[in-house]
Order: sequence, then structure tokens, then C-alpha cells
Amino acid sequence: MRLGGRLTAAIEVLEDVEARRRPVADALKDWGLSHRFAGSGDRAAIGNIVYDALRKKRSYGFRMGDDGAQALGFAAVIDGLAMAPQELAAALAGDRFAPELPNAGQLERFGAADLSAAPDAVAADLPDWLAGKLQASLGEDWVAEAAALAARPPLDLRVNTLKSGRDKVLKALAPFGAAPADLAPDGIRIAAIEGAGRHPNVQVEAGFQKGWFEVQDEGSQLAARLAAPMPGEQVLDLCAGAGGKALALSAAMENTGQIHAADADRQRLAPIHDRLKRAGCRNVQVRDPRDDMAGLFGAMDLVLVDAPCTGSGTWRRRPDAKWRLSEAALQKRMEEQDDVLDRAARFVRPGGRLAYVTCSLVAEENADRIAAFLARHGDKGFAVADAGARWNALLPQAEGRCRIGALAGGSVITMTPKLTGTDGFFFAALERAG
Ligand SMILES: C[S@@+](CC[C@H](N)C(=O)[O-])C[C@H]1O[C@@H](n2cnc3c(N)ncnc32)[C@H](O)[C@@H]1O
Repeated sequence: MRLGGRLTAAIEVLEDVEARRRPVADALKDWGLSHRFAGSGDRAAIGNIVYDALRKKRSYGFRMGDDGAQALGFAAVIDGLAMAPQELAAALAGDRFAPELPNAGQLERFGAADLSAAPDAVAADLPDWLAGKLQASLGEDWVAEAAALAARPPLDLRVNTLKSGRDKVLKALAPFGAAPADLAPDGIRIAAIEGAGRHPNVQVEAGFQKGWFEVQDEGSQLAARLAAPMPGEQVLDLCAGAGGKALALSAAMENTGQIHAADADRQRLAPIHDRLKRAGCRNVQVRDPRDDMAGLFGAMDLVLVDAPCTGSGTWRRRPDAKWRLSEAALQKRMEEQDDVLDRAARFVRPGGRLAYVTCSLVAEENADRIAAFLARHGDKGFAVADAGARWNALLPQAEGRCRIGALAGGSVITMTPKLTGTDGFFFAALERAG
């Protein structure tokens, strides 16, 4: 396909996402199934246009003076492929599959528009209500923080130290431009896509099949490290999902002790079995949602709550979610977070720890939930640990390079694309008196 056909396809997908309010991944998949002639390069290029348009929907709409699918598609191509409007017009000339060009005035406006004159929520590329939430949560720098959430994300990998080492994986993935991650000790990064490119499908590589590495955002790797699992410990991963953090905990514990991996949703847990096998994790026991875990009450050294959340920290990867999220959904997540924290507390032994993680930047899902937990469980001897000190000890070369907030005598951490170059993550640790 030439650029014109790809752009037309991207506009169709954007219209579908808008009309049916459906996840962009589903819309792209359906488009691919009904257009079998399109090759993988075409599908990747169409995906780039669609994702870019959704990442910057509001600022592109402002700059074009039109937020329809066609205007957004053109804006994403001009910006994403760094093409001058005249260059784009020349590239589409005579292409019968190309969409109609916006008028010259619109293209000129796009090139000239200055976002410093735009309302903050437009420059932040957020709906108004979420702009208010991020402003309240992140303070002064919130517009730049939100804008960084609208950039293309890198592809991050975690080296599985149970089976390999970073140098070995770096060598195997050298053709893809793999480099050591900035912060995570076992992390590897493949930079964000440029132009119409695409990330390699690393999961077909021999090293992946052999369990040498996992795909995992650097922030998620750091959150697992900050939970400070020790070899030999008894650990409960209460919201294990597909196991990203459970696998990281297993490696950090050097395959010793025991990790109970549980989740309320059997479907989400299902992929963990293959992943554990491939990664060679022998210290993880998967608990069926129907299992009676009462035997673990008061017995865990560490309980990890990788809580269900709005995922606002992952908007670089799932930009459609920011336009679909509702206040009701946020409220529901907060109730789930309280529920799961209450459940988690029962498993922590005296002298044990509870780590709370979200991939959200909304304070109501983060520090506010910990404060509410303390208000409910103040009598059970839980205190907020100094997560900021943990960060500085783990990453002395990046001391203070995250947001460290004071809370109830301890401190909590927020990672953001702008500050740490990771997805947005929140981390808090609670210690139960012995
Ligand atoms: C952020 S995801 C977990 C991601 C996973 N830990 C990882 O690193 O790949 C949150 C998980 O919490 C689960 N969940 C939601 N409510 C729960 C509850 N009350 N108890 C246990 N798990 C719950 C969801 O099914 C979902 O899999």
C-alpha cells in the first residue's frame, strides 16, 4: 500500500473507534482481518497513524481547527512522519486511494498553530475532567507531564536472571538497537518507533522462547524491585494477572522461598502458566480464584497489591483509554482498590510488608487510597515505609529522579514518562509492626 491507502485506512479505523467507542486494538485487528491484502508493514504504518492521532487528539484538533477523523489522520501523518504539508500533498498526488486533502488554509493553520495559546487541557491532550485530576495530582508541572504521556513509548524488556544475563540478551538483540535501560538493573530498552517504523516482534526470537527475557515496562520492573522481595520469603502476589510482576519477584528471589500468585479473574491469570514454565520459575504457586487461602492469613512476609486501576500511566501505549475513561469507572476502580487492600492486610504477618502499586497517576487511586487504608486499619499496626529512601538505595545514580511525596510519616513514589522515562507508576510500602 502507498501512503494514501494507509492514511485512508487509518481514517476508517479512527471513525470506527469514535462511532463504536471500542478499543483501538480491536478496531485495528478487525480492519486487518477484512483487508487481507495489507502486509505487516502496512498494518504497522496504519497503527502508527491511528495511535498518534489518538495520543494527540485534542492538540491536533486544535491545530487543525477540526477534530474529525480525517483532520486527525492528516495531522498524525504530518507530525509523525515529519512531512511538510506540501510534501504530503505531493506524495498523495495521483493516488486514487488517498483521502481528499484538507484545504490549504487548514494545513497552513496546522503548521503555524502555537499550543502556548491553547487551553491547558488541550496542550495536555486530555478531556477536561481528567486534566483537572492530573493537575490536582501532579501539581505545577502537570501539563508537561501529561504531554509526555502523549508521546510514543519505547519497548522495554526485563532480562530473566534465572536463565540469562543482560550482556547476553543485549548481544542477541543488537540488530534491533537494544540498549541497557537507564534505571532498571535488568532492563533493556528498544527506543520508541520513529516515523512509519515498527518495533520488532521480539517474542519470536529464540532468546524469548528460551526464557531469557520478558516484555515489561521499566517502571513495572522498578516497582517489583522496590517491593524488596528477599530470597527465601513467603510472598503473596494478590493481583498477579498474567504474571509480569510475579516473574520479576521470582527472579529477584533467585527461585527460592514461595510466591503465591492469585487473581480474582481466572482468564487474566491463564497466561501465567506458560510464562512461568518458559522463565524457569520454580518458586511460584498459582492459586485458583476458588482456592481457600485462609491458611495464608497472617503468614506472608510480603503481600504485593498490583491493583486494578484506570491505567492512566499507560496512556502512551493505550491512548484510546483516556478518551473512553469515565468518572464512574474511576470511582469503581477506587472501590476495588479499597477492597483488595482490605483483603491483602489479612495475609501480612506481624513484622511483614504490604506493597501497593498502580499504573495510574491519579492521586485518588494512589496516596489517597493508602491514607484511606490507614484510616480503616489504623489499629492494626501498619505504617507507611520510606519508599523514597528505598528508591535512592536501589538507584543511587538516579537519586531523587522520581516524585517522592510525604505521607503519614513515610514517603511514596511516583514514576512518570517525563521524569523517569517509564510508564506512570505509583508505589507505596506499608510495614506492619512485629
Ligand atoms: C494491574 S493488573 C495486574 C498486572 C500483573 N500484576 C502484572 O504485573 O502483569 C490488576 C489485576 O487485578 C485483578 N483484580 C481486580 N480485583 C481484584 C481482587 N479483588 N482480588 C484480586 N485480584 C483482583 C484483575 O483481574 C487484574 O488482573
